[in-house]
Amino acid sequence: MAISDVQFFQGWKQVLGMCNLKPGEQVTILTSDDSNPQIASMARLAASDIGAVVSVLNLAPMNGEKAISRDKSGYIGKTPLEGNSAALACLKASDMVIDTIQLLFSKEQEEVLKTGARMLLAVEPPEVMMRMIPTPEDKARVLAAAKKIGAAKKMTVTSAAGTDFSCDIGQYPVLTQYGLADEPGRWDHWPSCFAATWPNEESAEGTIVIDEGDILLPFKMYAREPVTVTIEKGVIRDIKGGFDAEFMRKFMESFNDPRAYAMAHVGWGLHTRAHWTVLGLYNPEAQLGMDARSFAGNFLWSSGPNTEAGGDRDVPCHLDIPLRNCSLSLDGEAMTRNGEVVNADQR
Ligand SMILES: O=c1ccc(O)c[nH]1
Repeated sequence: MAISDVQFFQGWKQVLGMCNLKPGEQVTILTSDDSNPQIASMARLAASDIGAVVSVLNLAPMNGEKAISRDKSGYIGKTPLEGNSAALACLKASDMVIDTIQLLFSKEQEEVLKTGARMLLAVEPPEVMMRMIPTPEDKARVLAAAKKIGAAKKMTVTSAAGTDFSCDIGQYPVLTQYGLADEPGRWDHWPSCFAATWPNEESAEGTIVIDEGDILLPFKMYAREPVTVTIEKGVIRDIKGGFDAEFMRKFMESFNDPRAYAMAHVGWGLHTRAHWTVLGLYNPEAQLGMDARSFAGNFLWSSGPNTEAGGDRDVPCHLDIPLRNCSLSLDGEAMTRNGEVVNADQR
């Protein structure tokens, strides 16, 4: 069901307030033809009501002739900012960018953030955004998890289904997502709530079993039978199973880019108002799947790009694969056990 303009306007006021938006700050709302109009309009009204100086920048859609998926995360990193110096200048001159097109994993996003601009991605359905409206408690849970990741040297993940994965960590920054772009230079995505990092290059090793019911994004599919993924020296070497495994292989092969098989961010979900079931209740194209990426206790692993972590792997193929019932540890200390968050300060 939809959300009324009044509710969503108030939600935006609340979230922009938590993003420390102040009167007089320069805000640019980045839109394209496939932006959600209610997101763009309520964000604009709320930012204006706070007293920000608001611009709307509309860019033509792109990648339509390249991507085989309409999902915004189905072909990433190539954005209408490429070669558009005027638009890039506008975003760089902004104190805050509200992104309704998804610049995530583009080099332009990193360029804009380096100016100190804050950026908030907003592409989920408004009712999903409101159900998972960020709270200070979400932020506290994520920062508690991030502190553990930042202090650790090794991540290990196991499961009864057969996952037996490990990687060294510390080479890349910690990815914190709690839905608020509340500090200069910070990017976030409303709604989300998880902590992650990237494996040290060539350190990810082992087997990840995608069990029945685990989620394959951007396919928006629940696996119907186990998929066994073999990882050696940070790269996916083998994907075995039935239909789901073949679908994964064929999708990744279609990009014809060996970098698609690199391991990307690994971490766990911490959202207490996100649900594993939501993916099955929506038309696949109607959402990005942030419930799936964020539900508390998942092991969210991914493949492909590392530009968000300061790397140069800007491959457009990116899979996010949240698993249930895994046990994730950092230097031997349990963070999740059989899909449940262990530490009280992360619950
Ligand atoms: O919000 C997001 C969305 C996709 C992703 O890979 C990371 N964070």
